[in-house]
Amino acid sequence: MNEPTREVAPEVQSILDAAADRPGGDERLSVTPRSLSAAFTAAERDGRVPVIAEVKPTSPTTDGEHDADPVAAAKAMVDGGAAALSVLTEPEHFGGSIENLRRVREAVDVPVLRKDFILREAQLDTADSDVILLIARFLGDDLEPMLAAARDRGFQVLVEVHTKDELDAAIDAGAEVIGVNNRDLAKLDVDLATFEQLAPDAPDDVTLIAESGVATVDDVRRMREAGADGLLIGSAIMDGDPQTNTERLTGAE
Ligand SMILES: O=P(O)(O)OC[C@@H](O)[C@@H](O)c1c[nH]c2ccccc12
Repeated sequence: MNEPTREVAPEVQSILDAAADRPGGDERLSVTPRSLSAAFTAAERDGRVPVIAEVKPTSPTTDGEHDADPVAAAKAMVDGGAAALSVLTEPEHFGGSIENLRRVREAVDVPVLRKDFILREAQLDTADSDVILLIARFLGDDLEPMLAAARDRGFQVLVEVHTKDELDAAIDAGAEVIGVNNRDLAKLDVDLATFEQLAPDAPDDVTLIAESGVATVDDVRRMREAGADGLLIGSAIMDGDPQTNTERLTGAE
């Protein structure tokens, strides 16, 4: 059995406590998503590494806050070659908002991932997005019904895992897009070897994404060699000029 309440860092527990209290939407959404796989294929076709660039104003492991306008940052990422975007909507620990997501999705035409800590079905109904994140560790046995609930609404789903057990649970639940988070939510440290260890166990037909801790062109190459179909990159793009950073990282091959 996959226990939903395993030990996590105090910062992460605080995120989960806040997430449990957050209301959902009143009405069941129905979204018509922009295709993530088509966006990855298009990037590959013109020689760009498929990157989901993340608009992340701050985080528990970041010093200070980026006060750049999220829409300006998002457009710069797309101009820099990002195949898709990720927008944090968690308000209390990541400086995100639903408003940021709405504005960004309106301003760009690439697929946009809603990055939040979704624990209940109604929380899927807070905002339209093309892709939604579900974190295996926090959902436990609810992963499969939540995946079905998200798909019923039209969302593409990125299922995040960090261990072999979570990867197996994601595969059993029928996940088609799986992100391996290199950050351990129990200790908050990052190790790119996490992706390298888990990738060989993912079936070929799964779209596999390496998440967190990718900072340099060498890191991009390392994750691609280990089998990453795409990369999710936040801090290394937000720190400094988002367009130049995205150009450098998407042009790593
Ligand atoms: O800034 P980084 O190290 O490039 O990481 C991006 C992304 O992977 C990270 O923000 C993240 C991965 N999983 C999450 C779950 C919730 C919030 C944030 C995340």
